[in-house]
Amino acid sequence: MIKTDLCVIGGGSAGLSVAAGAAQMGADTVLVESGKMGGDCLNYGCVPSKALLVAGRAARAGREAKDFGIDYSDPKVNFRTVHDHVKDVIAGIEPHDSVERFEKLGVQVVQGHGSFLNPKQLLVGSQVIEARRFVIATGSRAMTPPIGGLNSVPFLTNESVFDLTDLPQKLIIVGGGPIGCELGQAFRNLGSEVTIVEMATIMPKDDPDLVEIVRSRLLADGVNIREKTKVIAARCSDDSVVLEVEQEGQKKDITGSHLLLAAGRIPNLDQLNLEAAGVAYERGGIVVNRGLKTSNRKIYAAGDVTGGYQFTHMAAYDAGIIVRNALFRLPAKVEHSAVPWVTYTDPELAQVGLTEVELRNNGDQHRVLRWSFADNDRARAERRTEGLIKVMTNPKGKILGASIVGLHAGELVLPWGLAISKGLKIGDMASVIAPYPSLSEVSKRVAGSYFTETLFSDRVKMIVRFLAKFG
Ligand SMILES: Cc1cc2nc3c(=O)[nH]c(=O)nc-3n(C[C@H](O)[C@H](O)[C@H](O)COP(=O)(O)OP(=O)(O)OC[C@H]3O[C@@H](n4cnc5c(N)ncnc54)[C@H](O)[C@@H]3O)c2cc1C
Ligand SMILES: NC(=O)c1ccc[n+]([C@@H]2O[C@H](COP(=O)([O-])OP(=O)(O)OC[C@H]3O[C@@H](n4cnc5c(N)ncnc54)[C@H](O)[C@@H]3O)[C@@H](O)[C@H]2O)c1
Repeated sequence: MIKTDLCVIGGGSAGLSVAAGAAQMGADTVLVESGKMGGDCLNYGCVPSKALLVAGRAARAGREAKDFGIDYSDPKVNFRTVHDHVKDVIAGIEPHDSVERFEKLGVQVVQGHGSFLNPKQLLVGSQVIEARRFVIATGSRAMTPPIGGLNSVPFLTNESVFDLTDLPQKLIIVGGGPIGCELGQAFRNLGSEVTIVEMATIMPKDDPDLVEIVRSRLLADGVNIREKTKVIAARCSDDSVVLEVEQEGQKKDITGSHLLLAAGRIPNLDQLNLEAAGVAYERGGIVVNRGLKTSNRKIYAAGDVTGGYQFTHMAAYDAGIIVRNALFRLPAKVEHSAVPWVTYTDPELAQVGLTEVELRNNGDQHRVLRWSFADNDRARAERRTEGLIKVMTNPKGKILGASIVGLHAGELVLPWGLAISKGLKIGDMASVIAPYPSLSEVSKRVAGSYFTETLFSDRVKMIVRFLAKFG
């Protein structure tokens, strides 16, 4: 039997952050991981998907260079090398999440699947771990949508798609969320024929005006997007996968060489035996309070398994809250007013705080400021004028949310998160000196637009003329 202060179940973004923090602060810590250290983000998520997107962008940059007067002719894609590049990027980060590193930090790593015996004990293989506190950080996996015939059809998920060594010729993606759009664009840029089938509209959690700009780009890239399309059934035909879909009452077949499921996530709760631990859960995940405590107050849950914001940075944020609560008994609580997320399509789409739609639906009084990338000199020099920043304030100018689509939108969103979390007003952003010519100027200019009407009003003109009379 292993006895410990803290036992963390799951070595992904959330679990590793808790374990590293706790061990370095002196807590006796055990980490249980059934698969690969690093979890989804490193092995099957953020890292490989971004590496693939970069490869896709390189292929496209070659094709687009002629706009700048440079002819690289037609770039050739060697997909085996693209695969190796993706795996190499993972391998470069792997040591940071490795058993060796965690053991050096003082964490005892136990490899195997954890299952609760009772509220204080976890069984891993034949080993029993007794802990004063547990953290469940077992993550999520791709949901298999209820589509007739799907079980008899070979399909890819985020766990297998990065193992492909040959470029899929005709890729059908079910789901137009961030995974579907990012991977759809990456494969398209690398030369696949791509069809995204989405039952609602693509990227439904984001501002529709901004999504429209991403949609236009995907369509221009040649991605087939079928929105408001229901998948009725799936079947195999020769070497192909056939999806029977229904769009606006019309049935039709979509044929592809490969099928990728990106239709949302389900929490990894299997065989955890949560009932024995007294931990309540729902379909979406483990139920937690704002201190990330479960219904068993000595057991916390963090990251994707709680079904909240399913992002690596939020898993790490959860970890910080748990370390403060579990180690220092501080009443730390999650605060979600300035949660950022970025979809790394090209152009990127970034969000922090409230969207315009949320404010409208809440009935909150607000102002929306807009600035187009077409009015930014750097965007012009880059020939990347498709882009828009929208900033939402309350009637007194307090910043409530920012939505940005455009080149490097993901890098532009950070100051807006800071502004929201610190309760800053739009004047604070307007008075910042932004370097010229930078894309950051869109932030300053959109903030400045809040004052345009008052600043250039007849009343101000009158005052200026009046003061001029005094010499
Ligand atoms: C394709 C894709 C792209 C993504 N891109 C981004 C991105 O760009 N930015 C971003 O912020 N987020 C991104 N995400 C989301 C991000 O990967 C997740 O939010 C993050 O990995 C969640 O971390 P986690 O620790 O909660 O879970 P995970 O990383 O899934 O880790 C959970 C770990 O628990 C282990 N485990 C499960 N059950 C048990 C058990 N019973 N016993 C022991 N171990 C167990 C699993 O093996 C796994 O290693 C992406 C996800 C996908 C799928
Ligand atoms: N850049 C990033 O930060 C990033 C990238 C990828 C994933 N992620 C995280 O991973 C999570 C999961 O991503 P995701 O794209 O799988 O999920 P998602 O839940 O965000 O999107 C899934 C999409 O699939 C659609 N869908 C569901 N069932 C369908 C069906 N039967 N037919 C057609 N469409 C269907 C939904 O309407 C939805 O638009 C994200 O919510 C996000 O938290 C983040």
